[in-house]
Amino acid sequence: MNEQQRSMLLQSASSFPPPKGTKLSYGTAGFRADASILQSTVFRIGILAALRSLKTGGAVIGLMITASHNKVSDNGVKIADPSGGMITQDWEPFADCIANAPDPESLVQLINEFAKKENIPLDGAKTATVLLGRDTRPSGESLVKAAKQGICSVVGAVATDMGIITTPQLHWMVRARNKGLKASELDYFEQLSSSFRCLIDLIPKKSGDNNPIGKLIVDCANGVGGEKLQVLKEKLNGLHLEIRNSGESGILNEGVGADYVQKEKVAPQGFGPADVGIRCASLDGDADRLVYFTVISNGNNKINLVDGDKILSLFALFIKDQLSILSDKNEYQPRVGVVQTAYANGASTKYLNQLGLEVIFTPTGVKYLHGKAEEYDIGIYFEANGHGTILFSEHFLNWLEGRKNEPSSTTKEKQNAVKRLWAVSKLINQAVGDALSGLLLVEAILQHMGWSVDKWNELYHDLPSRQLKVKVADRSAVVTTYAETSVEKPPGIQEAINAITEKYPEGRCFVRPSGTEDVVRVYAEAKTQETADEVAASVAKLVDQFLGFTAS
Ligand SMILES: CC(=O)N[C@H]1[C@@H](OP(=O)(O)O)O[C@H](CO)[C@@H](O)[C@@H]1O
Ligand SMILES: [Mg+2]
Repeated sequence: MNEQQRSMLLQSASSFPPPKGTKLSYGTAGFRADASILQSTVFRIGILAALRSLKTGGAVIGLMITASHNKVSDNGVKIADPSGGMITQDWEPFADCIANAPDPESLVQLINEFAKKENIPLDGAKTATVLLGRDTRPSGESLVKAAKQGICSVVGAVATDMGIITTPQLHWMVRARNKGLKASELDYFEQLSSSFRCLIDLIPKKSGDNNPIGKLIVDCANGVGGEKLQVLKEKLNGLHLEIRNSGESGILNEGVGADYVQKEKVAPQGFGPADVGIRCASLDGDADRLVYFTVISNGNNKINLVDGDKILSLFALFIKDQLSILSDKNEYQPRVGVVQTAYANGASTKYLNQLGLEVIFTPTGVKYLHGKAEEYDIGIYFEANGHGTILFSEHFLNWLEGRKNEPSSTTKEKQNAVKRLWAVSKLINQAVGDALSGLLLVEAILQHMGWSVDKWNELYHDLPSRQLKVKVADRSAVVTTYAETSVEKPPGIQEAINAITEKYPEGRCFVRPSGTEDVVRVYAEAKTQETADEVAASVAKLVDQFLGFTAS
């Protein structure tokens, strides 16, 4: 590190002292905490983003300021790698170290050591580019400033502020920029709307109604998704859409949004008896999660939830159908992989297996699911909470392109299947799960099938489930294994969980420390809602006994 670089870092770091008495760590999806203590972390992650760009030969890196579905007073920061995916996990320990460095000198020392180890040129001869985005949180503006100061204290680094955008839009832009593709926000909307239109135009014509499934009402969590969906709506006339909770009056994520709807299984604010039977959807605060639901009549705000597992099942079914139209005995058979976590409802896994699909499990967090899905020609991944996408390999897309240009001897049906798969690969975000592109794909498939939301929901029946959170003294005391389905530490707790679960027909239960909140999560499934609730409550009590503040 030359002297100019060193003094720039020392000087800017002195304006960002780390919060006292708090240890921050790069969790399931970046750093998250009360926004008031994040200035220093975001500044330092700005530096990291610039270093990452230098390391990757000047590729564009993304830095997103968001705390997704968490409360409005929280905020967070995460990094997108050149591919548009989450930053490589190898760099997470460095992120933890610099976030917690006690003073400018130790920060600069850590950076210097890391740069040496990673061969990162810190002589100012190379350029680095970081794209910045933020959600609608009021704290976002000043945190973006902190990020910019971090980025700009690396010689040769440039920050480009994309303003208020969804998390998936930022990831999409990073990927597109690095592939030399059109990468503006307008390009994003154009790509989504044109590929959606393409899928609609390819629906086999039946007589009568061209949109048999009626309107969709979308709860936008009072977040960034509202404004963006409005732009899409104006570009699409084939979609009857009503947008609610777009943030004019309500509070971000408060009683609204995909996380609330999925976890509480109730209708979000602004929805009520007048909406009974209508197809509804919910986005989360930064629009990377999507769930559907219908309001139950006389149900006291209860809903029929159509969660990420069911979106996954719908996508898998559609892809499988299109592939089977194309399949020739002796020809290349693309490998399709379906990736879930332990939170996937057991009934969904059973259904996907019955479809003959290969189902793989990973730990919670998109960084794990995405990585697994990339191993397939077509990798479909979803968390039950509605975060997911479909990844298409270069190899598969090349094959598809070849088929697109095949002589007209193939049947019209086959040509259309090729065009549909091609359109899906353009519509669905290849960088990360994206509620807006996911919503358009769900809508296109439902119209294609001529299915109502109820028909879709009938694909299989969810096993009753319950999720609880337990506050404990130190959640890092819980260490899990086997894709988080079994607890290794503290000893004895897994046996006790098994003893409870075994008593209940179709009982399944696991606990794991959250990577985004200071809690241990408990998930339970059983044959009836009452028994699922019972298992969850008993195991939550157990967690408290082993690890709670009262535990000895
Ligand atoms: C049970 C659950 O919904 N967990 C969520 C939540 O992670 P936790 O580590 O469970 O806090 O936030 C993650 C980031 O959004 C998301 O990937 C994950 O699925
Ligand atoms: Mg989110």
